[in-house]
Amino acid sequence: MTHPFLSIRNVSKAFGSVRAVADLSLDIAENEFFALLGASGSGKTTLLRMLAGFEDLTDGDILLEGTSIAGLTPNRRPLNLMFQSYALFPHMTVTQNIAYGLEMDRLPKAETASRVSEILDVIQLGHLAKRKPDQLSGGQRQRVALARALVKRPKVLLLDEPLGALDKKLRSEMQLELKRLQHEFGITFVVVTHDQEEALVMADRIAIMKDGALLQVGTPHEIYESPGTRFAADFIGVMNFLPVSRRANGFATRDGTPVKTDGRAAPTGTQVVAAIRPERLRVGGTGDNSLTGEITALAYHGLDLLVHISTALADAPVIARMTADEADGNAPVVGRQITVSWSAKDTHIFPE
Ligand SMILES: Nc1ncnc2c1ncn2[C@@H]1O[C@H](COP(=O)(O)OP(=O)(O)OP(=O)(O)O)[C@@H](O)[C@H]1O
Repeated sequence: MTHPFLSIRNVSKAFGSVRAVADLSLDIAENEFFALLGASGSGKTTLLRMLAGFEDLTDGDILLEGTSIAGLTPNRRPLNLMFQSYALFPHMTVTQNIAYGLEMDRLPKAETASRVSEILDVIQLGHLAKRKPDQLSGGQRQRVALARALVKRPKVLLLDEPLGALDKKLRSEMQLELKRLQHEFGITFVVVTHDQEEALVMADRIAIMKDGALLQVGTPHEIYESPGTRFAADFIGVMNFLPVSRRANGFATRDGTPVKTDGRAAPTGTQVVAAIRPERLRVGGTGDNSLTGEITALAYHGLDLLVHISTALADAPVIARMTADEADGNAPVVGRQITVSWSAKDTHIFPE
């Protein structure tokens, strides 16, 4: 019988009366880049710490390749946790920092030296091997911390907000770097992040956590294109919500215009919302659904332009995303009227 690689089974964690993780089950495959995504307090770090062995389980079990690891101390687990703060030793050089864990494991000196030099190559920091952490940039320190975790060749690397301390540009570079390293080493990564964009870029699969439970698990594409709940739809990317009411044969906006939807089973209730991504709105009224409103703001993002449209159909502005070409062709101006349309298949219905 084949076992899931890493299996989290009905795991709960209570801190007094707070249920940080509540009866959570999840299987993670070997070599998977898995992201735990959720708002602050949703239980991500607690779950990661239970995987690493820094937190006991109140209930449930964790199995690696079919064997329970729940009773093992952190250093006996073939999982390695990389802390948010990196926790490099300030008085040690890059080489010494990376070698430290192997020396603690009493690996032969020659093996330690060859493993350290190999990993310095991979993270491209060989030229800085003799520097101390305070002589490195934030991104370089981050690489050293990664190297220190990877050099021990854990079966699973657990990363808690690994890029949290980096600025935006470095962050997006390191997202790709992390993916490269994961691929190169063939190690399973479980990454905690509250940054949905980061999870979409890096992960093979994402689990959205809320109140200690899993709301949805899927590939970035599945989660973005087919969010299972209004919360997930709102949490990942930008989403427009139009209040709609149920009619005998479909749905209608506040002004009574019929709304054509993707046809998936709609929630019960007379008042629901239609959700549409900004990039699915096109200028002009030729789609299955359309709306007209006044442009209230333009937010330029380089690659695209977000056009805020005030309409009687929703309390919040509807946001349409234009590519540079569309923006050039349409020259949107604040204060002008605009009509946008979208297709039925891009219209998801959620409970209000
Ligand atoms: N040691 C602790 N004692 C008591 N309550 C705790 C402890 N650790 C976490 N909690 C509580 O458990 C819940 C989940 O916390 P956790 O740190 O796992 O969330 P998180 O999703 O990682 O949040 P963040 O993104 O802010 O780190 C929160 O309500 C938190 O206050």
